[in-house]
Amino acid sequence: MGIHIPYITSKASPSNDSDGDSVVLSNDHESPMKSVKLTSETHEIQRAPAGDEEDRIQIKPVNDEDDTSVMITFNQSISPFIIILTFVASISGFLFGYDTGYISSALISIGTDLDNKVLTYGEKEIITAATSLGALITSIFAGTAADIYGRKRCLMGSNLMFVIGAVVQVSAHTFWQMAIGRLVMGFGVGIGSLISPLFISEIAPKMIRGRLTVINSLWLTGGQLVAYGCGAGLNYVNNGWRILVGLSLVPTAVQFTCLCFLPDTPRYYVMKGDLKKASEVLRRSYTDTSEEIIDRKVEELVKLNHSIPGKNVPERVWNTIKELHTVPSNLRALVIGCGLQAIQQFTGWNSLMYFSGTIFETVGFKNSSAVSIIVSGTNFIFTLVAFFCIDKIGRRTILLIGLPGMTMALVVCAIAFHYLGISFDGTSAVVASGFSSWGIVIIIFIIVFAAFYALGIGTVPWQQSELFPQNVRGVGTSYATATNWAGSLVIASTFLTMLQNITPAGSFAFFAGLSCLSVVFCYFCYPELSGLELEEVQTILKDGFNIKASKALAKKRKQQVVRVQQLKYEPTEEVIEDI
Ligand SMILES: O[C@H]1[C@H](O)[C@@H](O)[C@H](O)[C@@H](O)[C@H]1O
Repeated sequence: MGIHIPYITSKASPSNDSDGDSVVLSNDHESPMKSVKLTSETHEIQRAPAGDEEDRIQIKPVNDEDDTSVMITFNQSISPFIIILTFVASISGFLFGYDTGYISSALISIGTDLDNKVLTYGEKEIITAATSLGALITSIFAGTAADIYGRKRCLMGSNLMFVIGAVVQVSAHTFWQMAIGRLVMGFGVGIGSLISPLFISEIAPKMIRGRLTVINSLWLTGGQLVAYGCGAGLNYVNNGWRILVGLSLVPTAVQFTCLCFLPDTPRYYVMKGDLKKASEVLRRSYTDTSEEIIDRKVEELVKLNHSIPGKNVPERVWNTIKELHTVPSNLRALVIGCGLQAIQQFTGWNSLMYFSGTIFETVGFKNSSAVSIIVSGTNFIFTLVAFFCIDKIGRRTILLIGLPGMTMALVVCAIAFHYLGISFDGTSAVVASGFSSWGIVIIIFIIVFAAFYALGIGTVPWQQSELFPQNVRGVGTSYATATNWAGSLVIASTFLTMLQNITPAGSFAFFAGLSCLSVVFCYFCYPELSGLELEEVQTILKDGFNIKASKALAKKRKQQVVRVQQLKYEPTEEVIEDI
């Protein structure tokens, strides 16, 4: 059985030229282990010898953490153990979706159950926003906590928050108790939203890491769909919203129980110096792999662990923050990571997630929760489409299809709301013309909006970890996740007020404007990263956003993957390609 590791060289500055890149693929046909030795000798980008190749950077066939994982995964399918770990970690994605999703119908069915009066728009906003606020707070610290206490323990801690939050809400008879319960639940959501993709990315074989991360998004949007479905079913049940909240305890309990029997990630064990445990997890994950390769992987993780400077945790965190802001490629990664998360929130999707029940009621639909199911169902289905497209078509392309589509749908909604004519009297909305065909136009284009959203900006920002090199990944993704929750908080706490003050037409026009600006941001700042090694991402971001070069490189990498697959079982001397 031959395992072939391609040695790839490419231009130092990808912006220099997009067609002249020469790429060298060589397959070691004597011994796969020889390849391992060669790759592990250096982890860094190296200058090639002077002369013709002066301006080349040798990019190792692997990224900063995975040279052996290329070996390990090359000829191997995903193991059941990795599937179980991914499944259990993504329950956090489900809880994220369920807990942010049920509030839309709960707000309708809560009626006068809290303080014996109908909730005002302001109170509805506080109840909704409390979860985003809680999530914002914990997402800031979750990256660091995961390094100190472990990913698994953080996830278990989030389970505890989910339980406390749910119990406080289920027993709530006052507005404030409900808001506090939502806040505590938010603590759990914030931790889970960061740790789950991080956990998956650390245990996933490199070759399918992107897709496994989208699985978390699938669970997330699936969780929202289930919440809407249950919400619709419990709409007319007395205290139905309490059952809706209580149901969230089921997945929490499942995740907690499973985590009791599962290990943490190999990277975490290496950080804690427990190399035996790290090898054990790797061995269970890569069942066909030799002891020697497992040892190399552990060795490599140890090296990476030492690459974070600092004698103690606070010093290491501080140095990481410094490095995140002072290294130009890291700073660009931060701009992209936070920028995409901000766009995801400020283009208004969650105003629909949180308040679609209220919006559809406003335009005259009786069973508004049922309509909301169609919207979140569209979100789920198009996340599935993104799952298949994200590597094939590319992240940048799906973003540049999704965002203009969203802009168009938002403009149509703004026009339709304008002609529908809505006024507000403090706790409810009055439609001037009664239910009309404009109401149908609004529903249709909200569904179109959902489809374009899920295809691109709903999914791509959660690929954030690929933007950052390993030593700043935790803090970088914490910043990006916190941006997500800050945006979610702003939307949740202002949307209904916005509807009242600048009208629904104005609110949708505002989102359309932001969506249009986002197209410009992505067009100029978001390079194509599909199929690129993490080292290459750093190279791309080194002296600019290098869009043109990134597209050329991504295309080339795709062709190489096909080529290497063709060569898999036919050892060759050396393949030199000029694409
Ligand atoms: O990616 C997710 C997804 O798009 C959800 O539908 C949305 O509610 C979240 O805020 C977002 O982060």
